[in-house]
Amino acid sequence: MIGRLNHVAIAVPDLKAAAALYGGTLGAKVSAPIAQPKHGVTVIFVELPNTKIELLHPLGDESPIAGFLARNPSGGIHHVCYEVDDILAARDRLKASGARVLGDGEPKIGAHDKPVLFLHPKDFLGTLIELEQA
Ligand SMILES: CC[C@H](C(=O)O)C(=O)SCCNC(=O)CCNC(=O)[C@H](O)C(C)(C)COP(=O)(O)OP(=O)(O)OC[C@H]1O[C@@H](n2cnc3c(N)ncnc32)[C@H](O)[C@@H]1OP(=O)(O)O
Ligand SMILES: [Co+2]
Repeated sequence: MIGRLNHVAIAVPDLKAAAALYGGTLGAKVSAPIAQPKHGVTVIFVELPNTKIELLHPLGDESPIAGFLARNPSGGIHHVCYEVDDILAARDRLKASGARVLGDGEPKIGAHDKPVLFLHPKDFLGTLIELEQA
């Protein structure tokens, strides 16, 4: 069911400093900051030959990553995103297996203008999983 690794997301306390680290020290191609108010984050994409890194910083008072950063003030890997061919079929199969789909269970449009869903980290080895429709 899961396919390509679409991205690994890192929650960061300082987006500008994180972009300088990836774009300068690590010599990667980084995007400008992109506000994603519907997701409560500002994102910078780091383009790699085989996948992407998403640098995330909270946006607004209701950011879903604020708690994570409070627990991990230096930042940390926040989630991994796998591609699926059919996100609704994947959702239904996962729900039938007892996995918790976060939110109202309906896919939302993510940062790559594709439908995305999130699965509870406690059901997947302490790892927050995002599924993105390929
Ligand atoms: C712009 C879109 C972009 C894209 O398209 O790629 C994005 O990726 S947007 C990314 C931001 N959006 C989300 O993350 C949505 C899904 N996330 C959530 O709904 C919350 O973050 C949630 C429910 C996973 C965690 O919420 P909260 O931090 O408030 O903590 P809880 O007390 O509810 O956590 C319960 C339990 O889970 C542990 N936890 C929390 N976050 C993570 C994590 N990222 N990785 C691993 N574990 C996590 C937390 O420590 C609690 O554990 P416990 O042992 O019970 O203390
Ligand atoms: Co993501």
